[in-house]
Amino acid sequence: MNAQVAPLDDAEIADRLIELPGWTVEGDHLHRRYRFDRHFQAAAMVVHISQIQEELGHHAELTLGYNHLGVSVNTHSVGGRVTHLDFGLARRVEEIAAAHGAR
Ligand SMILES: C[C@H](O)[C@H](O)[C@H]1CNC2=NC(N)=NC(=O)C2=N1
Repeated sequence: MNAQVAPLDDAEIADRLIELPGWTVEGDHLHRRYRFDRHFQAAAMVVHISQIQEELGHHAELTLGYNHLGVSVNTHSVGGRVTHLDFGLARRVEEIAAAHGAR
């Protein structure tokens, strides 16, 4: 386990979720499902998220549908638990979402 990354406890997760409307913790993943008017908007957002993920060195599972995109992330290096790294990625995804027409 990476000594600098610890799983968040339930209270820490609840605190951080307040600042991320639409995001939930489902099982051991931080998750949000975005909807779009058009498929290509969702596909373009996947590319943009990939760029952010490479920058952060942290990667979500992205599920591309016709007009929706699922973003689901936890931290593999601590055994698949939710850490501050997951919330960091979620905040970056939120920052670009509106410009992609995600809602
Ligand atoms: C070396 C590289 O940074 C690591 O393997 C990163 C890559 N992306 C990652 N993504 C996620 N979600 N969890 C990790 O522990 C992780 N580790």
